[in-house]
Amino acid sequence: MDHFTLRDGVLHAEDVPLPRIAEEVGTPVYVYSRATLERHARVFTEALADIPSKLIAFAVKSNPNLAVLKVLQRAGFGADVVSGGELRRALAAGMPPEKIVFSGVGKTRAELELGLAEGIGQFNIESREEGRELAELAASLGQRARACLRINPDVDAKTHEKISTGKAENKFGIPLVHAREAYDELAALDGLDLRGVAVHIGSQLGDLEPLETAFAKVGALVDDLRAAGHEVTHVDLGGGLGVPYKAGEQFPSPAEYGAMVARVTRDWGVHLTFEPGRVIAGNAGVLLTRVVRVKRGGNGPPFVIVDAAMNDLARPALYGAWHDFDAVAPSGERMTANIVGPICETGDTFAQDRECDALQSGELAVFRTAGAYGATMASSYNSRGFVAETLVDGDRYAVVADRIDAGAIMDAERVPDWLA
Ligand SMILES: Cc1ncc(COP(=O)(O)O)c(C=O)c1O
Ligand SMILES: N[C@@H](CCCC[NH3+])C(=O)O
Repeated sequence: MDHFTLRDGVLHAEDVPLPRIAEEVGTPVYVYSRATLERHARVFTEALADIPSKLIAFAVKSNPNLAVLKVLQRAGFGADVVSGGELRRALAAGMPPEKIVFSGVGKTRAELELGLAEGIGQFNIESREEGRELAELAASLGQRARACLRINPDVDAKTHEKISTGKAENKFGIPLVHAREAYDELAALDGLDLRGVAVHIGSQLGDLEPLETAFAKVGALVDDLRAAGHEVTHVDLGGGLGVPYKAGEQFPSPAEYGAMVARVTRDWGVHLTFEPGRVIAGNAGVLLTRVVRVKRGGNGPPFVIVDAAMNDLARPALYGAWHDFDAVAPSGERMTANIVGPICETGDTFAQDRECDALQSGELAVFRTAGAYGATMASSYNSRGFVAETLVDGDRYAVVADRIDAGAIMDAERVPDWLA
């Protein structure tokens, strides 16, 4: 459920009519709802009420906007970060360092150093090589880095292949068969306080079964490690819970997920970390856009050309992802259309042969479920600049990221003297 609803024939974000934002800020623009973010945070937290010791670390990659992070920080969330930039954002939003988890297969030396300097709560190590490097850096600073070993359980998450992370052929984590050996080696290093294991098998999961299979493998590994004399106090179960992108689609609820986790982990006796992203932010945002013009199709339906493009919302072009597309002031009439952006490639298509609200030049529309992996994946392709972002709170809203136009981006470039 989200707070984007039709009222008096016009789509509102909470109590703000979307035409007001379009008028005042311009389009395309992302619109996030504070109330939705807070409700999702609450529902997810309540779903884990039976987990005695836990940290919910928001996956910053899904929406790194500072204002969004601030809302979640105030809801008690920490942060799961995957780069120095995300780490700085989490700190800037007031996340306490001990609530920050650093994931990622390619953390650089500088990023490991930054994490150590800031005293973050946990590094999720993805290889022996990374573990050795982190241990050496920490030891040279007289520290012991708190860490978990990310394992690759070889489980098919049954999601899009580009966002599946837990199969043997994926680059993530240490293969389960090598986990014991790697753990033995890394746990013995002075610079590491190796406390447990981490797992994350993919994103936009529509089925709890692969998660349960992966968690069961983690549970067996924890038993093995303990039998070998290791003290295992922490397990990080990652994120991945999917959300509906089409009206009417059914997904496992946070409560069902929480019940499964509670059941599977009941006897583990560990502190659990969760890294949800999409389930918190996805349905808390829309991309508001204006129709530039409607163009007659060749041998298919008309092209509804909107002023948003694949550089603003990459998911349809990248994964063939579906985003519901609705008029802001629907007339009740419907049409079948190809919904496209202005960018010079055919991939800049949001939807083909889509039945949608009838739209004309100048009218406003939204792509729904754009709060996660939306603005954060934007580029400036075609020198279109970076899209603006707004956050609604009741009957007020704020611009929480300025539009960066092509000129400002150009200011960061130069022609060297020897070419002038
Ligand atoms: C390590 C890690 N944690 C958490 C997430 C967040 O995933 P989601 O947005 O699907 O909850 C991801 C992305 O898939 C990830 O790679
Ligand atoms: N970018 C992906 C999700 C990737 C998750 C990253 N771990 C999407 O838009 O669906």
